[in-house]
Amino acid sequence: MIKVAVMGASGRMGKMLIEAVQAADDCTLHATLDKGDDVRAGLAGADVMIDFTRPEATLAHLAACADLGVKAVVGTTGFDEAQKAELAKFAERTAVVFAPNMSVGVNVVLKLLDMAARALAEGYDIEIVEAHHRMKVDAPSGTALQMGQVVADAVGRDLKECAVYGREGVTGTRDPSTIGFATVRGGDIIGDHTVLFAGIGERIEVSHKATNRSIYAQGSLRCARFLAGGKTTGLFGMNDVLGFTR
Ligand SMILES: NC(=O)C1=CN([C@@H]2O[C@H](COP(=O)(O)OP(=O)(O)OC[C@H]3O[C@@H](n4cnc5c(N)ncnc54)[C@H](OP(=O)(O)O)[C@@H]3O)[C@@H](O)[C@H]2O)C=CC1
Ligand SMILES: O=C(O)C1=N[C@H](C(=O)O)C[C@H](O)C1
Repeated sequence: MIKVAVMGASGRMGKMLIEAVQAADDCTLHATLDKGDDVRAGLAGADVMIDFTRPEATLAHLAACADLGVKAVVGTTGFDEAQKAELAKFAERTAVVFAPNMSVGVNVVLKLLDMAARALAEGYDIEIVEAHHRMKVDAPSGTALQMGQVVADAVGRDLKECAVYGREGVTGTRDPSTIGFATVRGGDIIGDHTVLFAGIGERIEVSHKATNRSIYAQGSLRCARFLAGGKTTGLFGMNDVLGFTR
């Protein structure tokens, strides 16, 4: 049995994770932790922590995991570059899977995007549109940013230089080397992502629409099984978990 500690237990994902762990034959709920609880006491003795909270909280939880030898699945988004570097340092002391989207479907879409972007590198304008519920606090979504990274790598551009996050006023005509991001927030949208390749005479749209948060919880359990199966240190992504080689 994999002993799982769920952080942010009262959150949207926390609740889904508790249900998923309780329903899994090979996992047991070791602890459920909320803001204000004793993190070290809760994590002591756990095999894997699953964390969908906020970047500052995740880093504090990872510090405890590294000290206690607890492996970690991190789904939290909204990390800045310095925070990502801090997370990577903890992965030198314990095994961590870090992915902005744990859904198998989204990770298949990332592969499709790599293929599409290589074929459509010239003559097609690339725009990424994401929509989420009104309670989401970070933008663009971690998934949209990862899609941008995959596409930028595929077409040989530096995302930091070519990303355009929203447009307003007299913008001038579109620079073909840019990758645009647009964010929609409203209601209870669980998570929609579309990458648009707009050419002359045609446009190609690659989309994923989530209809239930259980996809993220089930993906997280796959990550927990991957870590529990012998990983001790290192930073992993869904490519490693799902066995995608390229
Ligand atoms: N990788 C993936 O597949 C997915 C990633 N996400 C990401 O997961 C994160 C959480 O999403 P969601 O569940 O919707 O958010 P919620 O706001 O519903 O839940 C976040 C939880 O974290 C807790 N929390 C916040 N700050 C702290 C803190 N400083 N210490 C301890 N706990 C804290 C919150 O407690 P309180 O309410 O008391 O503040 C809450 O219980 C987001 O970054 C989101 O983008 C979401 C879905 C899928
Ligand atoms: O906050 C959410 O809800 C989600 N966040 C993740 C992200 O930022 O990409 C994953 C998913 O889209 C749901």
